[in-house]
Amino acid sequence: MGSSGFNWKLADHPKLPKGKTVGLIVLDGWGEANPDQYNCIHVAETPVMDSFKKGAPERWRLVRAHGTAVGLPTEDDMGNSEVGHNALGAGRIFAQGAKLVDSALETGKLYEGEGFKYIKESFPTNTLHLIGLLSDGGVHSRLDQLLLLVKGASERGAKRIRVHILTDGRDVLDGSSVGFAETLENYLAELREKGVDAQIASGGGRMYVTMDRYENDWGVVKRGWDAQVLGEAPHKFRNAVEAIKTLRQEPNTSDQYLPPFVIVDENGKPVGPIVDGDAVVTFNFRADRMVMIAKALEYADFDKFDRVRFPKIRYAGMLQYDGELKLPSKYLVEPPEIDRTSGEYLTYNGVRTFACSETVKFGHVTFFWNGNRSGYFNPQMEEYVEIPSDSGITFNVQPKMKAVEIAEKARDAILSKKFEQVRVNLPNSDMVGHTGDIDATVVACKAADEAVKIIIDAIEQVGGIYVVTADHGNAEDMVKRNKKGQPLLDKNGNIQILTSHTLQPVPIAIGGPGLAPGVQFRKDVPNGGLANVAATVMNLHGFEAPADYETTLIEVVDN
Ligand SMILES: O=C(O)[C@@H](CO)OP(=O)(O)O
Ligand SMILES: [Mn+2]
Ligand SMILES: [Mn+2]
Repeated sequence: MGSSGFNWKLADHPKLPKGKTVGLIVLDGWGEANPDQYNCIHVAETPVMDSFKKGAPERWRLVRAHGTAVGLPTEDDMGNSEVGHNALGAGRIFAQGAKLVDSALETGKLYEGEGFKYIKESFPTNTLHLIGLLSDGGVHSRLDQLLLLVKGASERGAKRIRVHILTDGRDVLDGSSVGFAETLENYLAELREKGVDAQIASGGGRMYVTMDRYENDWGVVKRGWDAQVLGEAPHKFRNAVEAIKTLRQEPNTSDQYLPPFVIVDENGKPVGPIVDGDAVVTFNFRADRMVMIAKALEYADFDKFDRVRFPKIRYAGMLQYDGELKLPSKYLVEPPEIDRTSGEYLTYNGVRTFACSETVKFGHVTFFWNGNRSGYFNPQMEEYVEIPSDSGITFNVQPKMKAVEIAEKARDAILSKKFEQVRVNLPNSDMVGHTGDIDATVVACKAADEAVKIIIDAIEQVGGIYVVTADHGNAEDMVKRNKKGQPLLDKNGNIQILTSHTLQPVPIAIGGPGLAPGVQFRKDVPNGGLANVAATVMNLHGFEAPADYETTLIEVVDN
């Protein structure tokens, strides 16, 4: 029994034994697509993943990893790590941030909540600042939501609005930030005509400014702080569109990596530093890349970098980003309540768990897996290991990343026999896929495949079971295509590189000497998605899943 009196006990699976070591591998950004030269997984040598597919058709299948299968608003929404790992860990489909914000804006509920009332108190005397990712990618934020929020706030008394933009190029095509900035700029110009003093105040590329995650590099957040709060940056411009166009011409830059800039007035003074009494909203709905800036904006006690000035502001997140830390304390939209995750159940049922990735994906197999909750459920039953990621580089420079190190940690955990579940995320295909560097992504896919081998060899040795899957697609398609699937060319006749995730399904393979002979994928769950994996894994640990979990993908047939 849990402290609330809720019964965490899972029923025994009628046929499957307990106590097997289950190696659970998530390949980040590894989807299934037609084989051609832009499918880096196809081009790469991936004998291990290939052998699953060819070797045992009843133990390999595809699952859905995008759109409504993972709680996103539409089938046009590509998958992402947050919703993917949430679904994998929680075993149910929750309406996710993107969808919750849509409906809170549509119904107007957003403006009736505590969070909005809190920031609104600043409107009569002070500035409202909005900080977030400027694109229509729908992974972290959406431009249409930002525009609606700006409109709603101005209709409710915000007289001075400053937007601090982060350019994307990772969930959308590189170069598209110019168009998004123009759309925003035009909208703010309309507001100015109506007497609202609304402007873009600062900017920078998401991977270089503000949107770091899992404390990989506080310097990223500091660069944002300096521009957004202090109004200081190496580059100063009179408007954001000009800033982006100019800075994109510098060598080695891109929307993702644009250096920070501030917008200044005719006297060279920054138009929107954040000062005492102002209201601040971080308008991304997705959690991981907002936690660090939320800490900087909210915590009085803070030693990650010198903030120089810590203004007394009214701060709210679009959502609450961390349910355990209750961070930020004020927010505009209730986050999905992802409760009773498989990780929590399994700790109550005696399954000891080891989870590991490198920094850039560490929270994926811990925080996201556990329903956007940091920390352990039960430190006696769990061990989470983070391998430090390289920082300050783009991952096409080191496409092997820490795959071997992660796999070796997993191997050691498996061989130690101290854990029944050993869970990892292998980041390569995703992180390198996002750079748009096709050759490096091929190397990345091979490295991930080699890491899988290390882990399944260890599973082999202890008589365990493996489950290999992915959270969404990325490296299997590196080019933007037309409706017929043909690569699209830009005006210079070059292919348009796709740095983003995809709408593709992902593979799931099960096997290993510990897998009971009659276990196979059911044929009656043709639309299975990532949320079906948790029940499947619970079965492999010898338990029935809770009744409200999405159904298991496996059955046990008598041979
Ligand atoms: O890097 C990220 O933040 C996203 C893409 O925006 O990728 P992933 O969902 O795989 O973490
Ligand atoms: Mn991912
Ligand atoms: Mn990604």
